[in-house]
Order: sequence, then structure tokens, then C-alpha cells
Amino acid sequence: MTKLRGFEVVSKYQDQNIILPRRQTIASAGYDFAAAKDMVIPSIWRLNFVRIFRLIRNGHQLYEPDYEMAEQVLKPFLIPTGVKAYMPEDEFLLLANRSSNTFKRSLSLPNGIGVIDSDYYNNEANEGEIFAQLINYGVRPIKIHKGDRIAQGIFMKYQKADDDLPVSRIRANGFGSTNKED
Ligand SMILES: O=c1ccn([C@H]2C[C@H](O)[C@@H](COP(=O)(O)OP(=O)(O)OP(=O)(O)O)O2)c(=O)[nH]1
Ligand SMILES: [Mg+2]
Repeated sequence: MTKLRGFEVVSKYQDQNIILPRRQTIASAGYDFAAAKDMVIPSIWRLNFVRIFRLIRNGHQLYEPDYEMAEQVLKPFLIPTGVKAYMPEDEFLLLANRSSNTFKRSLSLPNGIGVIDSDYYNNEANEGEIFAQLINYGVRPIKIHKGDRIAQGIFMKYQKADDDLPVSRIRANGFGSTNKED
């Protein structure tokens, strides 16, 4: 069979029983991605508890917010999937949240959707491992177990503009890699 589009396990996860993404019903558009390891995602409201605690401690005086701490708490968690995706160059994989994540578990994809570019596959830095960015906007910490379905990927075609400028840069990584100069 010629390879057109699909999923593979990233090398470092070989022999770790990674489940490749699967569609669940006849006409499901999304391939469900599973978490590659157990994780706990703390609630973002943790921040407010710290704030309250500080107000009490400081006798309700005005205080300087601890931006560093806040940034740490509010930073999304990257959930590893152990999976990479290959596809034709004019396609991308749209990584979307599952409706049950918001409805039942207060888990949100803060980037709205994830765009997995075809040139992310086998990149030098991380081999193209797909990560789901998640924040827990509920009040309790959420346990993610290895194998839990955390997001879904939909293969899509994209179009180029009439005056599209050709580029020859090779993707080195993700998550802001093109912000850096070569
Ligand atoms: O939820 C996501 C979003 C992106 N990616 C990976 C695949 C994608 O090809 C790469 C870059 O994503 P994007 O272009 O959206 O982010 P960026 O901030 O523009 O990073 P870069 O400068 O690396 O393109 O990061 C993920 O694994 N999960
Ligand atoms: Mg980008």
C-alpha cells in the first residue's frame, strides 16, 4: 500500500503500547488521540486561592501580583501523544478538542485549534510528536491517564493565495520555532 496519510509511533515511544489515533464510528471525522503518559493538570483557579491567601496574610493591603507564579499556573500543559502524522504537502491535521472534554472535564484547548503542518512530520527536534495543549478551567485537578482520549485530529486541505511567496525554509520544530532566526 502506498503511504498517503496516516500516523506512526514516535521512536522514543516504541514498545510503550502507544495506541495510534482511531475514529470511533462510521462517519466520525476525527481520529481520537490518546495521552502517552499519566499526568495531572492542575486547575487554573489555583491562582485565585493563592491570591486570597496572600490577601489574608497581608492584612488586605494591596500587593504586587506574583506574575511569575501566575504565568506558571496559567501556562497550558503539553500532553504528549507519542504519535506523529504524515500527509501530502497541501494538507494539515486540524487538532480539535473533544466536546466531552469541555462538557465533562473542564478541559480546554487554549489555542482554539491546533494546526499540525505536514512539514512537522519527522522534524529534527522532536520527530514530529504531536502534543495537545490543554488547560483545566475547572476547580479540581484533573488526572489524565495514559490511553485517555484527549483530542481529535481531522485531515484537511489548505489553499494558497494568488501572490503566495515561495519559501524554502525547513521546519525545525514547533511551538514558536519560526520566531527564531536560523
Ligand atoms: O496543538 C498543537 C499545535 C501545534 N503543534 C505542532 C505542530 C505544528 O506543525 C507546529 C507549529 O504549530 P504552529 O504553526 O501553530 O505554531 P507556531 O507558534 O507558529 O510555531 P512555529 O513557529 O514552530 O510554526 O507545532 C502541536 O503539536 N500541537
Ligand atoms: Mg507556525
